[in-house]
Amino acid sequence: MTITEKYDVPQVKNLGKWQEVEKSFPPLKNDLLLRAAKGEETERAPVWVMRQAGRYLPEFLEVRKSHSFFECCQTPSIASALTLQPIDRYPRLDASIIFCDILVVPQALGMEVLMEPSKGPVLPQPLVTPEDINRLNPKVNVEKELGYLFEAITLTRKGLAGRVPLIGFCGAPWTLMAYMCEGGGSKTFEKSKSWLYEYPEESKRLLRIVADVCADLLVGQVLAGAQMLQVFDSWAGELTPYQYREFAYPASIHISHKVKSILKQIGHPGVAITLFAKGANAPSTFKLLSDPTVTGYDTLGLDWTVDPLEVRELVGRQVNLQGNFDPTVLYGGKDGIEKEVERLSTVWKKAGGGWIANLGHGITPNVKPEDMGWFLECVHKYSKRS
Ligand SMILES: Cc1c2[nH]c(c1CCC(=O)O)Cc1[nH]c(c(CCC(=O)O)c1C)Cc1[nH]c(c(CCC(=O)O)c1C)Cc1[nH]c(c(C)c1CCC(=O)O)C2
Repeated sequence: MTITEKYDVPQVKNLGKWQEVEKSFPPLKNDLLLRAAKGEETERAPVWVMRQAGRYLPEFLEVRKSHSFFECCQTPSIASALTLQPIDRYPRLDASIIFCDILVVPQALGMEVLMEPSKGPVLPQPLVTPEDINRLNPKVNVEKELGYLFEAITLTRKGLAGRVPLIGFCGAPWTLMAYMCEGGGSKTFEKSKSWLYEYPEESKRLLRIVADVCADLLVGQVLAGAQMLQVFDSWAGELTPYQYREFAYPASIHISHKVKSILKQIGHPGVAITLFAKGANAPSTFKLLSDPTVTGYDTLGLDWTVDPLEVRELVGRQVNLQGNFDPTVLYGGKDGIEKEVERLSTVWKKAGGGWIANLGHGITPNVKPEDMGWFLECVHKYSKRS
């Protein structure tokens, strides 16, 4: 990526000492993920699962009995222990992802976010009109607001002891804006999408404010030890292809450009970044996202509704792909899982290029832990290149 623009470097604690921090970690023993993210056709596909630390694991539920969700995120020792749970249970995982949530960014911007047991996230005071943007913190200090996440990352790198790389993440601006305007999850997205029609310029301003905090947060995560990054745009599929290009895309590439530019400015070698724009499956959108030298995204995460061969044809070979098993395959029983992993692995190998095996969305709460283990086993077996 050619970087021309300069950005303000966030004043995070590790800024002057990230090399020292990096040197304090044990060497990485499994670099399959990092190689696939550089476009290598690896000997087998690295595999990890979105939301791999969470509600389907009895050891997670045990911790949650005595700690609230955000207490888990904000206490580095707990966040780190939860991140390590799936790694300890499944030696077949090739990556870890730090335990946290995308909604810590609205919190850092000054919004209250509650996690309600049966409802999921609730933001009691959503943004209703553009004047409400003035309620947001004008200048977020990510070290002060979200330093707990950086600490959790450093602690986790030690706990991983080089077993697998650690992924840092944030939500994409559009998905975060949707939560901030809806006040929680939504089926219709009528509040957030009406912003795009009624207040297009103010929507862009809001998206930019969110993107700036996301970028600072990702830089802080890398300097604390994150070895790869992912941006989750879970609600990208709610947008028309035009809205994706006009609103979501510029804000998402502001993040990747700012992160890569800042890392370069401070002499850091940089990390690969994945964009998971769920449901943004128009051919024109794939074309828009096909060149990492333009977008700053090295890998695209695919949901389960697309065919990897068709996507590969649209995007060419420059970008790497991640995905895209249907999350409900995990309810398909041992034989069902095996057959589907065998079938789709053949398609992926034919598609060629860098492939990171994953589900097409997060793992769901009722999956039996042993079925997740079997899924990983099958990916190891069938993704092998002969
Ligand atoms: C949209 C979104 C959120 N959070 C996230 C997204 C993007 C990914 C996606 O689309 O699934 C991202 C996320 N949330 C969580 C992680 C941890 C890392 C991982 O294991 O992947 C990650 C990467 C933990 C979590 N985030 C949440 C839980 C469950 C909370 C609990 O214990 O009650 C976990 C483990 C809560 C959460 N957080 C969010 C929702 C809608 C919910 C409620 C639904 C649910 O429970 O899954 C917002």
